[in-house]
Amino acid sequence: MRLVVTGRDGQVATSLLEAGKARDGIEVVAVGRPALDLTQPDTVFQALAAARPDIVVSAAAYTAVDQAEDEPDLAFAVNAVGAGKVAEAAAQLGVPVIHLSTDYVFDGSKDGAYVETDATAPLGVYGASKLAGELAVAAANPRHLILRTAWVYSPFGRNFVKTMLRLAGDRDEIAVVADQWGNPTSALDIADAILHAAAMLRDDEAFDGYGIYHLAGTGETSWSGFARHILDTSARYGGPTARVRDIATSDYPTKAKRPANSRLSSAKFEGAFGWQAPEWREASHEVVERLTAR
Ligand SMILES: NC(=O)C1=CN([C@@H]2O[C@H](COP(=O)(O)OP(=O)(O)OC[C@H]3O[C@@H](n4cnc5c(N)ncnc54)[C@H](OP(=O)(O)O)[C@@H]3O)[C@@H](O)[C@H]2O)C=CC1
Ligand SMILES: Cc1cn([C@H]2C[C@H](O)[C@@H](COP(=O)(O)OP(=O)(O)O[C@H]3O[C@@H](C)C(=O)[C@@H](O)[C@H]3O)O2)c(=O)[nH]c1=O
Ligand SMILES: [Mg+2]
Repeated sequence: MRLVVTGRDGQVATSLLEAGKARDGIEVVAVGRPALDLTQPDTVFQALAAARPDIVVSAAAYTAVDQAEDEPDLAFAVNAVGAGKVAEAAAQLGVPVIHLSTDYVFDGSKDGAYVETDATAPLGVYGASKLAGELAVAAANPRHLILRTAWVYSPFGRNFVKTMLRLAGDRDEIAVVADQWGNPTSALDIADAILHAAAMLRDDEAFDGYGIYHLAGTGETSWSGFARHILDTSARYGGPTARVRDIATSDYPTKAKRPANSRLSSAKFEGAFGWQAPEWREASHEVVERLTAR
């Protein structure tokens, strides 16, 4: 089975490439710019057709949350129109699409963890563009899995874990918001879950579970709780460390508003696919260990 993933250097794409190498019977190929450019819809079908997918994984996206507030047209071109084109190309090629979306489609006003049927209400341009992408994907290809994930980190690309390790390299103390809650999710685990789901789509001819799923790390924390765990773990491996000071969202002004609670319930995914993400502390421990290994 051949998975073709969009966005060659992204966290999820790189993690899928790594996971694919370790699995017999699964080949992962990544296509990115300039061959596949989501702002150039004509390149999308060509690049995907040339890569001969059995399943398309749509992981390329405009992910700069604050910058998106200044570039709404680009964010929508990539995350909405571009994502729709990817799903449409998969449909034309007769294959399913697994599309990644985000917890930032919610406004964070719910008390508990969000389920798939909860009302969406993005607070910013990034979340709104990703929500428009979900609708475009669903409209273009009935054989879609839309996986909403959250707070993604990995040894690759840009993410909160790498930011904390970098800041700890030149500060004794880092102030981090303590009033935004969510589920840190390792891209290594997202890759594992995608390969697991892809194998089910391949093996189960009668699969009828297409639709939206939440897929995030097990357990919850705040950004400051996450930061503290990252830097404690780093210290254990002799990596950079710093004290973490709890602050309020109002003490850390950003262009984009972020949800105070974007916890996702992954129960639907667990039930349908029999796969559960590891606890966030263990999962991030592994990534911090890889990043601090010398
Ligand atoms: N990161 C996170 O915390 C979360 C991410 N998600 C979603 O998961 C998915 C994967 O995220 P992640 O791996 O972290 O993303 P990254 O930001 O690590 O990577 C995004 C990739 O998209 C590519 N890309 C951007 N614009 C274009 C374009 N116009 N044409 C082609 N490729 C483009 C980038 O290419 P280049 O390298 O050339 O810039 C990059 O390879 C995304 O859909 C994201 O919205 C959901 C929840 C949380
Ligand atoms: C760097 C830093 C951030 N923060 C805060 C800002 C913000 O509220 C929170 C996280 O900051 P970041 O900018 O790293 O994260 P952010 O870009 O908001 O991350 C989001 O990315 C997109 C792509 C998603 O889909 C989301 O699931 C989520 O992972 O931490 C601090 O309080 N102190 C700091 O030193
Ligand atoms: Mg292999």
